[in-house]
Amino acid sequence: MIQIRDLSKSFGGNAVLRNVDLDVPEGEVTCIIGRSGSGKSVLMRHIVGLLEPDAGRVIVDGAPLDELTYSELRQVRRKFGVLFQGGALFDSMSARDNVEFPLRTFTELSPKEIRQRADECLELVELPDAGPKKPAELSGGQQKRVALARAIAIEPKYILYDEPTSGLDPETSNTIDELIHRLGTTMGTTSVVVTHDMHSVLSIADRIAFVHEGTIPWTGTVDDLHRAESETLLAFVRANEYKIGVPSETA
Ligand SMILES: Nc1ncnc2c1ncn2[C@@H]1O[C@H](COP(=O)(O)OP(=O)(O)OP(=O)(O)O)[C@@H](O)[C@H]1O
Repeated sequence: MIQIRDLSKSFGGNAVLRNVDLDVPEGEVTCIIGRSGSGKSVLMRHIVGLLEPDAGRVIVDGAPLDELTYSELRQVRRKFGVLFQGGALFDSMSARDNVEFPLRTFTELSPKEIRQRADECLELVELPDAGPKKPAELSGGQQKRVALARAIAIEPKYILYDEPTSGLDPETSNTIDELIHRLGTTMGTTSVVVTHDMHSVLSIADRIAFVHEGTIPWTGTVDDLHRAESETLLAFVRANEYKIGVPSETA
């Protein structure tokens, strides 16, 4: 379980996160929603220890990140797969080499086992033939799926996704959503998904955290969202073209 406690972060006098508390339960999909610039990505980077808070802490499976030695922090980081915005694949490497990279870096697997695992992951994201291709030869949606294959290669306990469906057509977005959901049910993966995409939220979220001006004024389930009264939350949801009260297609 990931626990965020009273976390604050400023950049040059700009208070981006203020006294944030959040629990991410195991085996669930937690969606972090909120307007552009509200602090979602900064929050996500704290979860994986890429940013240090000014105050407060992140606790992963009982381990407060701020109290860990460098090698302990490395151990905790191995529990995470991260899918950054844009995929961030290595352009000069083939899709398979991209997926093999974390396996070579973080595991003791033999070259044969590494290749097998990379092929398994590419199959899981429904790109069994993409292995030899360079990222430039793949579409944006395919690149995201290769990045997802890379993120899941070492079977992380937690996967963090930053805008996994942004810039994708609805069909490809649905494929990504299905994959995120399937990883939870088949591998018990805990997912944290930063997104603006309310359609995606409605199909995959077990829990939603609404970030507003660096705070989290609302958390709840999709059902709770239908009953929510927070004006700032409703304004965000309406702006994202989902009408509360309309039964969701995915319910
Ligand atoms: N390294 C940094 N240095 C200075 N300011 C930063 C840094 N990282 C983020 N910020 C600022 O923090 C604020 C929140 O950024 P963040 O990327 O978390 O927003 P977001 O909610 O993820 O937005 P979006 O939905 O557009 O991705 C922004 O004002 C941003 O400029």
